Amino acid sequence: MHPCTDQSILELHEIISTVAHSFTATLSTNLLQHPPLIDETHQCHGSLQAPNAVHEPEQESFGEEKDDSLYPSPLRAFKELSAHYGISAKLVKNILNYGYQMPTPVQSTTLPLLLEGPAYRHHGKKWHRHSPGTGSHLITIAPTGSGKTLAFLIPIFSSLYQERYVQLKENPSSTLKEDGPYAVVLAPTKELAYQIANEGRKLALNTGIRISVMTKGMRIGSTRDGEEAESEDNDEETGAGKCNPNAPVVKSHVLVSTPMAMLNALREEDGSVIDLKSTRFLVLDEADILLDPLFREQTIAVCKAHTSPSLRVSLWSATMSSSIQELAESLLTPHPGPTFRIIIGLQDSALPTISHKLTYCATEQGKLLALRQLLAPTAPSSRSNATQSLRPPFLIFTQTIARAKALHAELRYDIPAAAGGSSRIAALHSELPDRMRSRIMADFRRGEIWVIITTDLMARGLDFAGLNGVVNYDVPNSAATYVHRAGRTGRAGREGGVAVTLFTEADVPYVRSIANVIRTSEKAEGKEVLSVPDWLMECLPAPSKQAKKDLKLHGVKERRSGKEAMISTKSSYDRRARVKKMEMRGAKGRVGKSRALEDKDDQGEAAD
Ligand SMILES: Nc1ncnc2c1ncn2[C@@H]1O[C@H](COP(=O)(O)OP(=O)(O)OP(=O)(O)O)[C@@H](O)[C@H]1O
Repeated sequence: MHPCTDQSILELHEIISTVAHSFTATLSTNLLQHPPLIDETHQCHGSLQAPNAVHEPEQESFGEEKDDSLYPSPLRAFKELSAHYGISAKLVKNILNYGYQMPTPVQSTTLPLLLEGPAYRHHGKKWHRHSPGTGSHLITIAPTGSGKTLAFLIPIFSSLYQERYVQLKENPSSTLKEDGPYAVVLAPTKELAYQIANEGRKLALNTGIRISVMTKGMRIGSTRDGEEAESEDNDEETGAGKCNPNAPVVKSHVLVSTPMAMLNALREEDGSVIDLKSTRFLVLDEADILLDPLFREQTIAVCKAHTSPSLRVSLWSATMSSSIQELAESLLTPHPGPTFRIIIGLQDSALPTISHKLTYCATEQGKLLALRQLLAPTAPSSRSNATQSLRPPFLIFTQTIARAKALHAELRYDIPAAAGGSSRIAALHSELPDRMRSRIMADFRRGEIWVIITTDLMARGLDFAGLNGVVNYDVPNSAATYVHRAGRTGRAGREGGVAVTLFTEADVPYVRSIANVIRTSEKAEGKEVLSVPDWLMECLPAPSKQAKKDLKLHGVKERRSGKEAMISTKSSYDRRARVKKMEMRGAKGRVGKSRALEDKDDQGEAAD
């Protein structure tokens, strides 16, 4: 990594203190309720630097008189967007319609850079004035729920809107160029892609800008002729269809996609990947997972397909290891323009504003008992700090799909019929058909489903405003995964969220790194009583490098597959009898489609 210069550190502190000051001076009602978000800024240990520049502070001289600061001033209020950056009143109105008057720290810091660009850039040992708006690339690491989505969407919409304005001035009957997308946003899951597109639609209101989610079978722009794809207005509706040359062409200005869907759309029949010359903005949301081996090949292929010299790339996440940052920088090398790295708050740390609980359960059976206690509506609420029930809605994370299904089968009837029974609890994983995934997400957002049992599919980016808690039924496979899973609660500085991690004897070697991220963030927050006490830290062994790697790749060994990886309090005799009964009911045609799917889960369980 490139060293942080005194200059950049000074500048950063200046920015941070100005931002913090403006926050305390004129807090919006929304942020007033969430002071921790501000504290994170106060305690920002960060760097704002151009990693591509060779910093030699003593020898530096300025190409011009330096009468300005190195970086643009932070944004203090969304209203400034119009006056300082020429953002259209329509767009500012749409932003204000969200109900936020004040930008969050990540928005405050990154928006000026993305909208205006750095005031100066380093070139050949000299600082040169940078023409405003010239492309800079960004690597941003900021806590979960800190408003990164709006931070990357606003510059895209502003630039698009300005381009449209210029075009309309030249030719009043012209429409925006539709020879391919103007912006592409990559996200690791369909659920997150829909969420981003929905946020974008709120910004796009009355602007004529179109934003779509890339789904199976869609093709891009006018690279080939074809029927235009329907623009999607639905929340989490998914299209399904095979990719073929006659498939509908999506002509939206902003495309949101998983790397695989994008790559499929860019692939010609002969296997080659078409160039996207139209794209000016490429955003990698949850960039560290997109560059993880799981998605790396597809993500890099999509990045390489973007060949415009004016392309501006930005990468965003709450966690990013130094090796991923290096990979990100190498990905940016072919694109002209400086790269900035912005870190808000403590890097890779869990939210200190939520309550973190590590609960030792000894065995798998113990975990099930502990979970049932959390679910029990009669137990005292976790909010009163006594043990132990968790107020819905909440998420339960398991290590594998098979375990999510099995846990669902186990808990399905635990919610009393009077409270809605089995309809209140669902399993969501990638084996479900798209439509069912969308339906579960929509029902959860509407409050009809209270508990979702899921895998790490839902660990990243998803924003449920009222989520009260997260249960790690199975320990996460890395500290970063813990940060993201726990970060589904306590969004936008909201307090009262709970993250419970149940662990058994088999998990003991893996709990220390989770305990560390919790303690570090709480210490930085100045908490006197830490969620993980010293005595527990002393009991937790430090895992070897190999054990950590193994855990990250495959999860805890005992839960990967096979009989011992299953979750149940029922004997196999009971389970088989139950499956038989279900089958008989199915034969009588009394079970609907969703019940049939549940039965399939049971069969899987019985087969194991
Ligand atoms: N300026 C603001 N003031 C108050 N709330 C905001 C502001 N900007 C965004 N939010 C809200 O904060 C919540 C979290 O935002 P967002 O989903 O963008 O977080 P994120 O940083 O991308 O989190 P993650 O790392 O988990 O993906 C959302 O509900 C969003 O509407």
